[in-house]
Amino acid sequence: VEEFPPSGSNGVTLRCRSRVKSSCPIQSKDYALPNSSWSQGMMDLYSRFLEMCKDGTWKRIPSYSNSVDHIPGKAFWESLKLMSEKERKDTRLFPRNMDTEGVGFEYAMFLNPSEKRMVCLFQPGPYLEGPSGFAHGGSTATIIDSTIGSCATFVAGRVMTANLSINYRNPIPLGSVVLVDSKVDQVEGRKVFLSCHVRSIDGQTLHAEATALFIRLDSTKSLQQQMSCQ
Ligand SMILES: CCCCCCCCCC(=O)SCCNC(=O)CCNC(=O)[C@H](O)C(C)(C)COP(=O)(O)OP(=O)(O)OC[C@H]1O[C@@H](n2cnc3c(N)ncnc32)[C@H](O)[C@@H]1OP(=O)(O)O
Repeated sequence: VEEFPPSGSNGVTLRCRSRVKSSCPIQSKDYALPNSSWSQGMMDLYSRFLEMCKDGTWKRIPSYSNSVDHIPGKAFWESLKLMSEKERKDTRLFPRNMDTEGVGFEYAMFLNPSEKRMVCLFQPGPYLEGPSGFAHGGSTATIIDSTIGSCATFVAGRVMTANLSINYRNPIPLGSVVLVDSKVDQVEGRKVFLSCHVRSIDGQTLHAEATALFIRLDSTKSLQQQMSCQ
């Protein structure tokens, strides 16, 4: 199954992170692969999407624990000294900050480039509880922001969320599996407008719907430079 970006591209090949300088390339862990905490429903859905990847319509998106590892052409940015120390340091991507499998955000994303669409299979674990037995609204916002943000990133490049509006329609049971389905509706200059629906696997329950505005960052400046200008 083809991956996007392809394995071994700059987006996924890392240099060793250690105090001892080394240039040996290492592959960072891909968290969007099945683990023992995934329910049968999650596995079935994942297999279904993998099938749809076979003709190239959909692409499986790897997922790492640090946002820098996702930046396409990371080596290019580094070579121009446009990637700051702050961006390089050992931070963790918020939805990938729990080491124990199954307790937090379990998810895998698939991109349909021609439809400018990103779908995320999401299984919220027990540490995401809000109302008893159900996912916290902030965790739902997080997975929506991540899915929409990834969609905007793959379509438009480096972006930041400027606005995210969510209507919560039905609570999401912890341990269930939902589909977070997002797409780019419009691009106007630096503005990327997206929409998203969160539904149960059978499509019968609408859990949430959202709209978002992302702003494309000036590609000639690093994120750090842009933020320090404000
Ligand atoms: C593959 C892995 C990817 C991982 C995905 C993870 C996704 C996670 C995404 C996030 O959570 S990002 C973190 C949350 N977001 C922020 O912290 C953003 C904080 N805000 C900012 O940094 C700046 O406001 C921002 C970069 C969004 C825009 O600042 P700029 O100085 O670049 O743009 P500017 O203010 O000049 O606005 C550009 C245009 O957008 C418009 N605009 C900006 N913010 C807006 C807003 N909030 N609502 C409506 N319009 C807005 C603005 O009016 C203007 O329109 P016009 O060109 O027509 O004049």
